[in-house]
Amino acid sequence: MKNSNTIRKVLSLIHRLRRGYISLVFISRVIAAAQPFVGIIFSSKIIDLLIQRAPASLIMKYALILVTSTAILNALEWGMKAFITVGEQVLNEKINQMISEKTCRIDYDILEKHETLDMIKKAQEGMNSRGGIQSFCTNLAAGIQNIVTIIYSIILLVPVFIPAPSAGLTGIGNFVNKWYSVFILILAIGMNTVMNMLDRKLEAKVQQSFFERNVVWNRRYSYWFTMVFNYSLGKYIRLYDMQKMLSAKVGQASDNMENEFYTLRDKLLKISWIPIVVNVILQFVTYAYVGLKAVFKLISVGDSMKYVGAYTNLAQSVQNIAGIFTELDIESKYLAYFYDYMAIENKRYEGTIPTEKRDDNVFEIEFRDVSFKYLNTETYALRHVNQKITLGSKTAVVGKNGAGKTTFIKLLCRLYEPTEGQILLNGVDIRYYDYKDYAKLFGVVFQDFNLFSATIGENVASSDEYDEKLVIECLDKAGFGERLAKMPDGIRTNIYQYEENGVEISGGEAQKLAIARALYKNAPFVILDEPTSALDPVAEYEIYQHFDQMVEDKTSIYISHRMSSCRFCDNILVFDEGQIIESGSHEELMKEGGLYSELWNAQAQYYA
Ligand SMILES: Nc1ncnc2c1ncn2[C@@H]1O[C@H](COP(=O)(O)OP(=O)(O)OP(=O)(O)O)[C@@H](O)[C@H]1O
Repeated sequence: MKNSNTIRKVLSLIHRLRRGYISLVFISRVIAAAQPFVGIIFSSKIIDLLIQRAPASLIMKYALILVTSTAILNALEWGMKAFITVGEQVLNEKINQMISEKTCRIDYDILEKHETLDMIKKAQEGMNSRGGIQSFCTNLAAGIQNIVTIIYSIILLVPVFIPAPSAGLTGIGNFVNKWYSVFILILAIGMNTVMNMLDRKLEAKVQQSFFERNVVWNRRYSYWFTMVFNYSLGKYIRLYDMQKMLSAKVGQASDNMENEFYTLRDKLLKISWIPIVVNVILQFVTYAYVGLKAVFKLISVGDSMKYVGAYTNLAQSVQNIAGIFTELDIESKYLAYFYDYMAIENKRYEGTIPTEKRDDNVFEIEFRDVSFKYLNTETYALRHVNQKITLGSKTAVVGKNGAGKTTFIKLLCRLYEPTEGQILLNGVDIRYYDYKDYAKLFGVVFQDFNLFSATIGENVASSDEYDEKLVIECLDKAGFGERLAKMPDGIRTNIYQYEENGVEISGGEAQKLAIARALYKNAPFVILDEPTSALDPVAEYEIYQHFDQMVEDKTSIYISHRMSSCRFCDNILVFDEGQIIESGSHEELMKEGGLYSELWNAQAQYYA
């Protein structure tokens, strides 16, 4: 993306997100730019009046004007700055929100890739730190201020270029009184500007390559650093003495970041002397030129102060403008990461067909020769899976670890698309159904069921607005009723310590909440991946006893390593190395004497 294009995009984004912000910045900078000139004009006047021994009342009058106008301009600028600072914060937050919303929408398999995680970090860093929107706004403001300063300076400097009546001046005195002597000053400004631009360009290159290399370390550092503050991990950190490993991980990332910083510092040091030297030359030329005019009495002492002030401001602003353009150029590269991230396109079919809203929940799923490979992997996690899941059936999925059970469910829920083959819902490829509509068909509890530190009601309903009666009903069905009765604020009780008065709940209780969440969704398919692994025997028994009642007429699929819990299912699918190698009822599979009976017997011997 071209940088000017990015700058245009950022400006229109700022305008869209915070109307009036750019105008406010503009006005405040015009005021800020005026301030030094008020000082320059009035103090030079006062100096001349002092030299001419003017009446004290006249000097006081100018001093008063100087102080009052400076105070007014200061107050105006200060008031506007407060609005601008808040505006910058709001802009930052809105942009972070855009990044997080995008992250929620992005294809799940794209999100899982570390390249995407790096990109998210780059987008965040690009927007928030070095090239951030704040610094973009600051530069934008500075650009406006410097342009206004240049205009003020030129207006103030015009008289210095008009030759004064010079009776019999020769040599240098005559030269500095000629209009073309101004080229010395223009040349000095030009040289200063060009050298500064070259220097900034070099710096930009160094900074950019530093950013590119550092973002990976930065992401790793953030990951390990936040792990330290995750209190639920705190128990493992203590019991497994992980502190050393964590410190080493944080240390390794921070050492690498530190080394990158040293490299950056050394490279910058090598180039940063250039503008300093050039600036000294510029200062020398200015003072010599204006000083000579004063020596030859072509201007007054007060005026010479005024012109030096105006010229220094002009030179500084021209130099700043060059720097700002280079800076905006660099920043647009960083800001482009945000646009690159926002431009990532989902590859998954969004689909358009609505899923039929059938009161009878007549849905039939068919896996037709489905094979699947995760991104960036060589081996197939599923191979040639052919299976129908019929209406209202209760299906159990069993198999050894890594056999492909969860992958089977993830594909069914369209978190991934099959590498080969098709999954059909009522005879139509599921990709053609509207994605959001399709997702509504499934109430799923995965092994990593992740609850939020929010109220119980919000966790169950997955929303901050919910039907309280239904939430309580689902919690009851999931076996959480007794615990709920002891909660200080019922379903309005926050869980976990990230919220005020958050209540800690056990692993089993959390699992029950996750089951209640799936039930609240009232989806035609209920899928439970290891639904009872954390439940006590009584709770587990109750869940299975009430399973029929719990899932009512829904089609249910659940994965379990507790073989005894499969007995009540109509159909059991046995997965091995990505394939369904056996299927049937408990009795049929036991008779078959295959992997299922092997797994069953292996577990049964502990209870014998
Ligand atoms: N996101 C992923 N990226 C790459 N490979 C994955 C991913 N998730 C799972 N796998 C691999 O796919 C295979 C099947 O995993 P899956 O989670 O489906 O197994 P499972 O039968 O549910 O195992 P378990 O009983 O341990 O939960 C495993 O070899 C696993 O390492």
